[in-house]
This record gives sequence, structure tokens and C-alpha cells, in this order.
Amino acid sequence: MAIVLGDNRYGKAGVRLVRVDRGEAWHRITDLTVDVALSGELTAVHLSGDNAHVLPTDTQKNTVYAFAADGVGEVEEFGLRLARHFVATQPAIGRAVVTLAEYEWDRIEGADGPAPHSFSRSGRYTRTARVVHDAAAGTEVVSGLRGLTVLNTTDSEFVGYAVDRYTTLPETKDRILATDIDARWRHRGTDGDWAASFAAVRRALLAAFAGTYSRSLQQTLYAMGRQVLAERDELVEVRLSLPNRHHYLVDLAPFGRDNPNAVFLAGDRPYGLVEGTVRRDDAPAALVEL
Ligand SMILES: O=c1[nH]c(=O)c2[nH]c(=O)[nH]c2[nH]1
Repeated sequence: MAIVLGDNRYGKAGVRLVRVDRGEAWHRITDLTVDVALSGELTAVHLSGDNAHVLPTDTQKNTVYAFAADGVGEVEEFGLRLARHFVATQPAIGRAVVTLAEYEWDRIEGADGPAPHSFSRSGRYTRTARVVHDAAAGTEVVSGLRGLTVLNTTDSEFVGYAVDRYTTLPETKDRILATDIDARWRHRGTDGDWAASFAAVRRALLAAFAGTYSRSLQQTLYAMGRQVLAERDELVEVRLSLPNRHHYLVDLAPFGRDNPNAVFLAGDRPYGLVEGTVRRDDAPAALVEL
């Protein structure tokens, strides 16, 4: 029996970057967290401590800030620039994975209208991207969002499920359906209008959530993924991770009050977790699973 080094990668995680674009009067901010992960000919560093192939993670962090000096643009674009740079300039590095999260800021509405240089952090959702650039296998861009919390007050039921001796859940024909959307979608190519694509996918996810009469969160998941692919030719695959944010009808009978689907306890934990991928059947193989 031999002991060998398996899959490995290394890089700087959690690089926090805020870029200010200063127009004459109006400022704009871009707020990102960037993770870089490199892999390639890295056996020697692990086995004998030879660092010749190791571009320090500190240098990777510096590169993120240096590249931001030329502007950030869309997260996908920034990720592509960085990933290509590491592979092109480091002969030992065959693959770079750059993962980005962008936090949204809203302009503050001042007494005299929109404030030119004041912002409040929006908690609505986080936009994400992951770029894989591999010297041999090519380039792959995955966009996404997480933390987009949505709720339907009706048009959701859950009946007819499998029952065993541990089942206590009552069937319901009318319940609240709520979730925090965590979605990633893989692009066919490596160029395009990233901003327009993102906005359209977000709209499609929301429209499908709102417009689907739901017999389960699983069915809603598929409807959401399907709508995104039906509307967006540039995409080949959608992955959704949907926590079921249970809302429990409170029993008000002890207080002599009925509760016609009005008062709920918003559960925290445990929560159902429904995850799935919806893809075109001719989608090219992914470099890295969604
Ligand atoms: O939409 C649902 N899917 C489930 O699998 C499930 N399980 C459960 O207890 N409630 C629900 N709701």
C-alpha cells in the first residue's frame, strides 16, 4: 500500500475589496469578497516542502487589489481577468478558480433627492460568480445569487406524501411557502452581457416562484429552473438550493380564537432543504460541479 497526495488546491480566501468610482458628482461603489484557488504541479511543495511553484497567497491577494485599480466591472468579468492571469503567468498552475460575492448597496435618498456619495447596504441578496479557467479544459462561468428571501401566502399545498409510523405532519391544501433562494447557473460561453443576464435570471426565478401553484417545494424548484432555461439561451444548467422556511399555524383554540390561516409561527430550525439541478439534456460537461 502506498500513501499518495490526492486532489489539492490553494489560494487566498475572503479578499474583501471595495472600489469607489468617483464621478464629478456621483460616486459608485462595488463591494466584493473574492476567493482565489490555484492548482497544478504542486506535488513538490506538499511532499518535500519545495516552494518553487507556489505563488504566495499574499501575492494573489495583492493581484486582486491591483487589478481593481483598472476597474472591476461585472463580477464575471473580474473573475475571468483574474483566473486567466494566474494560469497565463504561472507555468506550474494549470487551473484557477475565482469565486466572487458582490454585496449590493442602495443610494440613500436624502432630503434633497438621491445622495451623491451616501449608501445603505441592501440586505436583499448577494450576487455571486465562479470562474474556472483551466489551461487544458477551457473556461467556465457560473453566475448566481443567494439570500433572496421569498414567500407565497397561498397557492401552496402538501398532501399525498408517504406515511409511516413516525408521520405526524397533517396534510395541508393551503400553506405559506417561503424560502431563501440560493441559485447558480452555468453559462454556455465566456462572454455576453453579464448584467442583463443576471437581471433576467433573477426576474425569471421570482416570476416562476410567484406564478407556480405548488404541490411541493420540489415542484417549485423544477419550475424555477425550467423557466430560467426556457428564457435564457446563454445558460445550460441551473442549480437551486432551497431551504423550506416552515410557517406553522398557531393553535389559538386555548384562547377561544379560531385561526383561519392568519397567525403563524415562523420556524427557524430545523428546516427542510430541497436541492436540485435543472439542465439542458445536451449541456456540455461541467469543469466543476455546480
Ligand atoms: O414542499 C415540501 N416538500 C417536502 O419534502 C416536505 N416535507 C415536509 O415535511 N414538508 C414538505 N414540504
